Amino acid sequence: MTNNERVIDVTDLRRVYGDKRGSFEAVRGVSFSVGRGELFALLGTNGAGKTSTVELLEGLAAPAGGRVRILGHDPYTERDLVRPRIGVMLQEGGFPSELTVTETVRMWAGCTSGARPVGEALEMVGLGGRRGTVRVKQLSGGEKRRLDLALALLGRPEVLFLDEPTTGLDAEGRRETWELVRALRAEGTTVLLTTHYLEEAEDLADRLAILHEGRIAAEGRVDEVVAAQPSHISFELPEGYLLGDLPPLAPLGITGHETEGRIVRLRTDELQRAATGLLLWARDAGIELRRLDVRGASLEEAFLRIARNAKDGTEDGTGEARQKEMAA
Ligand SMILES: Nc1ncnc2c1ncn2[C@@H]1O[C@H](COP(=O)(O)OP(=O)(O)OP(=O)(O)O)[C@@H](O)[C@H]1O
Repeated sequence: MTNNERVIDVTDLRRVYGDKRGSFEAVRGVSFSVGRGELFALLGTNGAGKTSTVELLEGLAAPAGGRVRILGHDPYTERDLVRPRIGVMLQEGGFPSELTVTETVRMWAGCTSGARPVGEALEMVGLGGRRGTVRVKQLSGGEKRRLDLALALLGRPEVLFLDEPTTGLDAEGRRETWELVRALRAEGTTVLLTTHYLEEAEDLADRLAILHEGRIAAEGRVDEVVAAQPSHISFELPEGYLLGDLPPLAPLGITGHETEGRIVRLRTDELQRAATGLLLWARDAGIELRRLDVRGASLEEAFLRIARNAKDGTEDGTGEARQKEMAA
């Protein structure tokens, strides 16, 4: 990616929250780039630092360290240059609830140069039917998310920041938002998306990063991140058989195993080879492998492994580490 193509460019970004009682580093050296027209998803467990990172990219706060460039500019110190070219959908919009939907969009359009017509923005997000006298406070949670999105799209942004855009939407609303995001990207809009829905990232993202405790724990195209994870085979050990009666595991490409009662779980990076070897062994021995489950690696697996590491406290920056840090 050349400098010109890097619409979002983040290097060693840090964010520290602090008060009299102490300080906490929520973003701990995050680096990534997003090219023009790309959709980059930022995933992570609760409190991983997604919103803290995105707010720095939007220029809402100054980083404690590192560098952000949006369209070649510093979004905090060069806010005037960046703001008109980006669209921001925050987790909570917080517009006056007494205004009607149309008044809200009109008010926003008044502060936006080259704004789309109010009707067009509302139609884009499926709120065309809520024009007129409907007040913001009468909207459902999902409709309010759509209104947030309409406001983010008003200025025809080159870069769109979507912070959990489909939270609170029903399945149909989610699909409609995905369609819209896909269409915007097809027009060349660069999108940075944070989400808790893995299928959303899997479906939409060109590339993604999984944040954990303020650091990037995995990054790449969806297939790359998934390919780095093992696949699993599990089954019930047949009556009268012991684990040692299975064929040698290593030659089948099986890299690890564990048992829970009579259930055996095998880990492999070569699913086809391992499954074929195991099934041939069972056929030749005349055994039926009950409760057989063959599961390829998935984004969910990648995510859960990272979250599990957090629970085990196998990496620094765990909750305990945070408490110590705050108390220091
Ligand atoms: N204003 C603040 N003051 C102190 N700590 C904060 C503040 N805002 C966020 N944090 C802490 O920073 C860490 C990262 O929070 P952040 O909201 O960025 O995470 P997130 O990944 O967006 O979480 P979620 O998925 O729950 O929205 C958390 O431990 C959070 O408690």
